[in-house]
Amino acid sequence: MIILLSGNVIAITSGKGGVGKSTVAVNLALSLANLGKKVALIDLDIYGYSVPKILNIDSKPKTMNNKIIPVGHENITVMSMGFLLKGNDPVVWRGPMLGKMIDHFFDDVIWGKQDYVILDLPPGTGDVALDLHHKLPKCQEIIVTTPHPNAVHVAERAGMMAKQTNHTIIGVIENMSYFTPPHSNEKYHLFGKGGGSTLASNLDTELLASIPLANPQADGEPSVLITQDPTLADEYRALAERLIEKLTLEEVMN
Ligand SMILES: Nc1ncnc2c1ncn2[C@@H]1O[C@H](COP(=O)(O)OP(=O)(O)OP(=O)(O)O)[C@@H](O)[C@H]1O
Repeated sequence: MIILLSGNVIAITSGKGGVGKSTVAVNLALSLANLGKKVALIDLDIYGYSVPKILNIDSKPKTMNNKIIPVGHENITVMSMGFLLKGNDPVVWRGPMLGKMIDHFFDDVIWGKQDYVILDLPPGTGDVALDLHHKLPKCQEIIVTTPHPNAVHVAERAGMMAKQTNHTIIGVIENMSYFTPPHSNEKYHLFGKGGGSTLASNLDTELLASIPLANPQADGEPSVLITQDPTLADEYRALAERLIEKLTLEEVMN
């Protein structure tokens, strides 16, 4: 099988659901692109896809010579199961069909030359993660957790699996680390403190970023995108810069 993906492939994984893995994947992709990198974002959370909703994308991919042209959004290129379904239809497939869908995303989509390919994985250590380990042995991983010990405990298993399958762990991102009310510098650690650094140390890697809880907008929804919140934009820019620096250094060393 020929894999048409080029560039640094980075899987964003967690363990526990709902820790903000998709939100982190989207913001990281946008931030890398804002630094002038060519970035593709692939939503591999086939059952629980959420990238089209987070980015508010209504358009569908076009096809050319039986290949799919992914959707261009802002300055990134995006593909999601959500683009191939009508409305909010559920995906009711078993494991082997899931594997075929992943092949389809890698083989039948015209990705072009990319600097970074960000993969949003489903939570846990299930079929997709296992398939990925076989299909993309050079894929590197970033593990997302909240500071809460339960999330850390489950995320550690995702990290152990990455290690067992010889995937490199680039680092840990602690999401929802603290809350700072508007017009204040106070940090409130609502879900506990230190989970991200504990996980990083247990997995022999580094804590790449601690992302705060986003403040709610007027409608009560949190403004979780870097385009909505300048504080988040700063945090994610620093994360993207650290990542570029780290991966460039590793390329030079190898
Ligand atoms: N830093 C943050 N501040 C506030 N809300 C956040 C933050 N990060 C994520 N969220 C919110 O938390 C919820 C879960 O986020 P998200 O869907 O990214 O998690 P996930 O780990 O990908 O979940 P799933 O396991 O369902 O794939 C969403 O409503 C999202 O808007």
